[in-house]
Formats: sequence, structure tokens, C-alpha cells
Amino acid sequence: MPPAAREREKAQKLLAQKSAIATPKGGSKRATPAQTPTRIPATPKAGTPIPRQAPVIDQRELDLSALNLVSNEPAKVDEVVPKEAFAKEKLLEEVRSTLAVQEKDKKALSIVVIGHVDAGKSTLMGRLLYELGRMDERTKTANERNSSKAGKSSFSWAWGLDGTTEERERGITMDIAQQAFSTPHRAITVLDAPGHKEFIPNMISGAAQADCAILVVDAAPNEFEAGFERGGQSREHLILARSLGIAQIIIAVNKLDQVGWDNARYEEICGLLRPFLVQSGYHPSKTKFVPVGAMQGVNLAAREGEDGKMLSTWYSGPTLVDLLDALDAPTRDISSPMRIPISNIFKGQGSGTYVSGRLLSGVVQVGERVRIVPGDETGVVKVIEVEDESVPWAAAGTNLTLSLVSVDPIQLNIGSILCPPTNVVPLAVSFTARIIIFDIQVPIITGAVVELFHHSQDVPASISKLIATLDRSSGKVLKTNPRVLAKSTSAEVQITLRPPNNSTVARPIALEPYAVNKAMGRILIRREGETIAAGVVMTIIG
Ligand SMILES: Nc1nc2c(ncn2[C@@H]2O[C@H](COP(=O)(O)OP(=O)(O)OP(=O)(O)O)[C@@H](O)[C@H]2O)c(=O)[nH]1
Repeated sequence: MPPAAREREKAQKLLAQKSAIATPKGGSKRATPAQTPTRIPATPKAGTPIPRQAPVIDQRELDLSALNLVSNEPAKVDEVVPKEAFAKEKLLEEVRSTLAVQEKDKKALSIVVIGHVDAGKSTLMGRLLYELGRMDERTKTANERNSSKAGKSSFSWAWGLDGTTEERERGITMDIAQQAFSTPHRAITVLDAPGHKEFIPNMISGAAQADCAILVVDAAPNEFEAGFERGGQSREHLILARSLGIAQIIIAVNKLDQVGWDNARYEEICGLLRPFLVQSGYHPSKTKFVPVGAMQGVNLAAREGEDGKMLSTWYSGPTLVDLLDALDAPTRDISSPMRIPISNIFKGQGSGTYVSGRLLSGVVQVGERVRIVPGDETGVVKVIEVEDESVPWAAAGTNLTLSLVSVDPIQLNIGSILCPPTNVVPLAVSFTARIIIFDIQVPIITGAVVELFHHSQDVPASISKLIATLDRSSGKVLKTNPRVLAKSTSAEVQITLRPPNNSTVARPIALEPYAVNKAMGRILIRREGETIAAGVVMTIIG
């Protein structure tokens, strides 16, 4: 997306947040690009029955919505509320048959780009977009000219991704930027995450929306070590990504030009990373290494020029694009109920309020009424956009933008979950979880004050009860009611949300046991800016 459009979009988002939408702390997430609807979505065929949504009440959900007070609210006079094109069963048939055809051609997946600050993540993505024909010569020249004028010419490729004035001035990524490109067999959505420690919540939000990851490491002397030592972001991002369910990873060893394309340095870095990757839960068969030079575009799509020649003296393996093209596509959980955690909210140019996020499970279609949890509000999907295109429906695993009408925007928050009114996500202020404690220095005791991360949401919480320590591989109980949890322990605990600063009552969040919906049941726990544990939700207490 052109920078001007990105700036405009950010301004619109800020305006929307200031004027209408109450977003919680951490609500600075960037909008996904190009949100302007281009065409009106398909209207339903005449005579297509519109299924009535039976008022099935989930007893776990004992708030006002169970009374169905609002689901049949009339639309505002000037709003056109579309109708659903397909009855649910027909939609599932249509989705399955269309995906079967599409996936024969190109399988879709999304990737998050992670790594220590300044490793070259945005440069790598900017250059890759250019190599794959997704950045035109005009944009490239404009970025070169403008970054040079600003005295930041080394960031010219990164400007393809880092679109806001502040990001360009500071030379760092602050929020997730989303782009799309294709390799011969894969249609890839790429999320460029910030490396700076300060923006870890945004990195978590990005990684929670991805199937796979590219870890970019800086091969320059001492730079790899800085990112990999205790407190370095290469280390933390790897653990976070795995804890959020990412199992496939490509390690791009970047800036090898800085060490004269030294094979020994490349091997040294791979050798240091391999045991750590295994220890963090990445299977060696799902872990690939590739030497690259992001700035000169070496070994991204090809090995050309002087630098390419130097690399070719010792490397004849796949390029980054070859590795991307061979990634396993995720299995799409289409049959489970729709779950869309909102990662961003903004005002678009069309009517309605725009929200973006990842469809974790199920399907969604234009005209569908969705429930917003927490709260008792519903809205109707007017437009679905996937990579700049309006589409009539989307299936699990898609990163999308929805325009919602017939909705009060004040009820939409980053972290809220969109779901069917007939199958509502349960709310919790207290639940049990199985967690793995990371390499912490201060052990966890009962009542430990923490921040709980669930998709794009972070809320105050406490470890209210230490239930048991568990054997890491078998999950068997080792000790009940332990007094403390030390580093590297696996444990079952009770987590209870704490009231936010301005309140005396804890606000519930929407989550599900891991056994019910894997993607909805993963949590991360941080304390004083450090990630201390990751885990899965077992039982919702209330
Ligand atoms: N010599 C050399 N420099 C590079 C290469 N790739 C990136 N850089 C430089 O590294 C610096 C940081 O690049 P970015 O792409 O902004 O790094 P980043 O990882 O996206 O940074 P954050 O998102 O802020 O963490 C810039 O000055 C780039 O020009 C490379 O292959 N060789």
C-alpha cells in the first residue's frame, strides 16, 4: 500500500478511536493494509432461503445476551444490511469445494517475521516484495529518494513496510505491517513484527495470527550474540512463536555481506541455534536455515552479482523463496464455530466499522450476524476483504478485514471475539491452565501478579492457585499444592483476572479450553516486561 494511504488509514483509525471507539490499553495496533472496499459483495440469488438463527442459549454465557434482547435490532435508517447468500450447510459445501480447487493451485498460509531489533526484518520483506514483483520501480525509487533525503538511506527497503512517520524517523518497526505475495505454489500473507522489546505485545498479536515464522538473525560480529543472549529478542521471539502454536520456522541468517560471506560464521550461528530450537519445541524437520543478504537481495529469489557469487562458493541449497514455497499449509478448521479475535478497529471510507483479525475457525459470510464477546452486541457483516479483494465468504486460517453494520462501535474492542450468536465463546475471570515456566529468575508463588496475553489482548491477572507440578513429558502430577514454581517447571495453576487500574471489578475475557478450540485456548503470561510462561486453558471456572 502506498505510504500516503497508510498514513491516511492510520489517521482515520486514530480519529475513529478518539471519537467513537473505546479501545483498551495496547490499542495502537496497525490496521491491515488497503481496507477500502472495492466492489459491493455478491448479492444472494433470488429465493435463497435465509436461515433463521435459533435462539440457542449457552448456559455458560449468563449475561444479558442470553435473553436475545438485541439480535433482531433494526438497522439504522441509512444502513444497507446485506443478506446471507447461503444457508449454513450450503456454505460449508461451497467452501469445501472451492478450497479444494484453489488449494490444488496455490495453498494459502501466513507467516510472521520475527527477530531481534535491527536484524533486518523489514529490509528483508521490502526487498522480497520487490524481487517477487510486488513492489514496483516507482515505489522503490520514491523510498530511495525520500529515505536518503531524511538521512536514512539504509532504511529504504524497510520503508516498504515501515509506513508511519514515527517508524521512519526512529528507523524501527513499532507495529505489525501486513503484505501479501505469491510463490509458485503458495499464496502468502506476511506479517512484519517489531523487534524492539517495548513492542512485544504487538509481536505477540502478529504471531498469534500466523501459521509459520521467519526468524531473521544478524550475522555481523557480536550482533547475533546480542540477539541470542538472555533478554535478547531472537530468543524470546522463538519461544513466544512456538508457545502460540507455530511449529514451522525458517531461520534467515542475514547481513552475511558484513562478514565477507564467511561460511564458518554461518555454520557457527546455525550450530548455536539448533539445540535451542529443539529445546524450545521446534522439530528439526520443520526447521530450515538459509543464508541471505537482505539489502542486496542475495539468495532471496536468486543468487546474483558479486555477493551471490561469493555465497555460491559454499552454498548451493534452496533460496528463501524455495523454502517458502515448500512450507506445509495448515489444516483449516472449517467445521468448528466461527472465532475471530479482533486485532484492529478503524473507520474505513465505506459505511460501517472496520475490524481486522484472523478467522481462527469456521467460516464467515457477507450478511451473517455476528456476536461480539464480551458484551451483548451483535453486528452484520457487510463486506469481507481478503488482501484488498471483496469476497462473499472466508474460511478458517484467513487474515481478513470485515466491515460491520448495525453495530454500536463502542462495543468493539481490540481483543473482542466475533462468533455466531448461536455458539457464543464463554467468558472467564478465572480458569485453570497447564503452563510451562520459562527461564525465570524469581520463582512464581501463589498470588503472583502477572499480565495475561490472549491473542491481541493483554489483561491484568494473578496466579491465584498453584494446583500441581507436572512431569514435562507425560503430564503426570508430580506434586500437588506446590509452594513455588521454579524455572523450567510444568504446572497446573489457577489464573484469576484482576480489575484494571480504574476499576474494582475484573473484566472477563472470552477464551475456550484448548480441548475445545486449540487456537482459542493458548495463553502467554508476562511479568514486568518479561515472558515468564506459556500454556493452554484447561477448565473455565467462572
Ligand atoms: N549490511 C547489511 N545491512 C543490512 C542488511 N539488511 C538490513 N540491513 C540494515 O540493518 C538496519 C536495520 O534494518 P531493518 O530492516 O529496519 O531491521 P528490522 O529488523 O526490521 O528492525 P526492527 O523492526 O525495528 O526491529 C538497516 O540499516 C538496514 O539497512 C544486509 O543484508 N546487509
